[in-house]
Amino acid sequence: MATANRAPVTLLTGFLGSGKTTLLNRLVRQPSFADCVVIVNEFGEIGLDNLLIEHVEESMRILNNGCICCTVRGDLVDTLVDLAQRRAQGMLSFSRAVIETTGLADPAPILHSLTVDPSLTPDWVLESVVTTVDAVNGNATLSAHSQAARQVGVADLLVVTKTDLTDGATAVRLRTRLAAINPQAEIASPTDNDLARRLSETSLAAAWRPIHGAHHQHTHEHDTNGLIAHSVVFDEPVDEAAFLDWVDLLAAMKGENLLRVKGIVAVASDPSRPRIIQAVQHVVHPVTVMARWPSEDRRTRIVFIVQGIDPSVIDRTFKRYGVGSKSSAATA
Ligand SMILES: Nc1nc2c(ncn2[C@@H]2O[C@H](COP(=O)(O)OP(=O)(O)OP(=O)(O)O)[C@@H](O)[C@H]2O)c(=O)[nH]1
Repeated sequence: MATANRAPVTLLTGFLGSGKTTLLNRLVRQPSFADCVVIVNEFGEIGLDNLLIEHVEESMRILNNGCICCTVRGDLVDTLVDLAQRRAQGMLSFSRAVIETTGLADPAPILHSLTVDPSLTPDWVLESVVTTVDAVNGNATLSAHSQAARQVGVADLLVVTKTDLTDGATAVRLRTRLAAINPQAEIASPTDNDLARRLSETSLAAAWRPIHGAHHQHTHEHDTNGLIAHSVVFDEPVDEAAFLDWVDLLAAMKGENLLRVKGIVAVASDPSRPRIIQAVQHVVHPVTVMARWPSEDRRTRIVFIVQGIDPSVIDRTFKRYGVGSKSSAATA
């Protein structure tokens, strides 16, 4: 088996909205990750992450046909095989890969494929597993979602995000909990200057080995218990103020049920510059304005990942709050 030219793979995981894409955008700006290929998996009918990752399109692969650890695992293997072939034929040049999982993925089966699948091991080598943990929601999320704890458990590096939005004591409590779940992992901050270097030097796969065996009987026991991805499209631009009031209200009233909201929004007052809206449980993050639409599709597209509520409840509120009329909705 030729090992010299194997491309290192970083697996980037972390619960819904914990800051994976933000960290990825930071990483790909670092010299050691500049020529990486990025593979993104999303949960929901509408893929938005590819629009939010600042990376050259030809070095990006999107898997949005389900969750990477279950239905998409074959697609992931096929994608990696295809990338390796293109690289060998000189059609594509990259020195490493980053795989961003969905916030709900169990990373263990992906790690299993990466380390034992004979169609991958000649060309790829697992380098590190990085898990983002949101300092605001992390403690509650770890208690409520077993998947979040598994993501922490397999990490080589834990990156605690959003410490700027919480008090020091909460962050310290979270770090103590993380160290108890996974004492081998390093704990870092997304703003650490040497993060990219540490990532490419972190020693690998040691942390996840203990659960590797257990994972042969991957049961697909996803946290999909009542967890629904609901995607909504509006053809017409919306009123920005009404829209933002509505997101605030929804997060305030239904934050516990609203695990994630992510959307690209056309606003009537400035239709050529889409807004990116993001909410994670009760936290509504500041809106960002994109300089232009990232593709031909200029419709508002929003993905809600909810638990414990009927997504039609959300649909009913659009009209009531004067946001506009949706043109379609799909639930997965
Ligand atoms: N204040 C603050 N906001 C952050 C930080 N990291 C991420 N965010 C914000 O949190 C929101 C979600 O971040 P993403 O990077 O999209 O999270 P994600 O894990 O990729 O989300 P999913 O792919 O939907 O699971 C965005 O609005 C980010 O700008 C941080 O360290 N501080």
